[in-house]
Amino acid sequence: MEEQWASIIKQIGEDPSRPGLVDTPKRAAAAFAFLTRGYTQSVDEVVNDALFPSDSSEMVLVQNVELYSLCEHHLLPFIGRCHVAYIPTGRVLGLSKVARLVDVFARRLQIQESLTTQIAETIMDVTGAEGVGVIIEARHMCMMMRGVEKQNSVMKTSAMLGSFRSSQATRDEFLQLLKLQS
Ligand SMILES: Nc1nc2c(ncn2[C@@H]2O[C@H](COP(=O)(O)OP(=O)(O)OP(=O)(O)O)[C@@H](O)[C@H]2O)c(=O)[nH]1
Ligand SMILES: [Zn+2]
Repeated sequence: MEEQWASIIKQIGEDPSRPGLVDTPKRAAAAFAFLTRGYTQSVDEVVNDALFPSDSSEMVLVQNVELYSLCEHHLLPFIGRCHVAYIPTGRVLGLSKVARLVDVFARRLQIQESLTTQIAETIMDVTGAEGVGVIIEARHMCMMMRGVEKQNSVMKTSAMLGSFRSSQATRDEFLQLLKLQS
């Protein structure tokens, strides 16, 4: 990847051998590897068996999980927050693991809709929940720094599975909890 970054730097009309840029291909390669490290992670490793028995069958909401991803069309960041809710059936997931699972999928090349669905399906699989709801609100640099150059639009996407899809009351409870904490 370092060679490719050096070549890109050259192609934009810069001199990759000037002092300020000498180490840039190496840094950029390391940064890009970090931003896409989700490809090297597996769900099982990340969850690390942090599932705990619980007789709670009430909604669990983890709100405002920061999210940094890369849009698969322009390789530019989209940045925002993710809200994850589920209704457990006998076991709950370690709190930090919810945020870690968001990152497993955010740290890949994504469109926001697929990212939202992948997070919801994974939480459902891992917990065996009765239902899962995921909402992502994000700003896309490809719409802000270039292209249409709109600074204030926010994309909101949701994925509702199980009881979050079938029950209006469950969806309403989710939206109500979100309002309480924001
Ligand atoms: N649905 C969706 N679209 C996205 C996402 N990220 C970027 N895009 C859009 O992907 C589209 C790519 O459109 P193209 O016409 O192929 O590319 P482009 O000429 O660079 O488009 P502009 O951004 O309009 O300049 C654009 O409309 C982007 O806004 C995303 O997460 N979800
Ligand atoms: Zn884009």
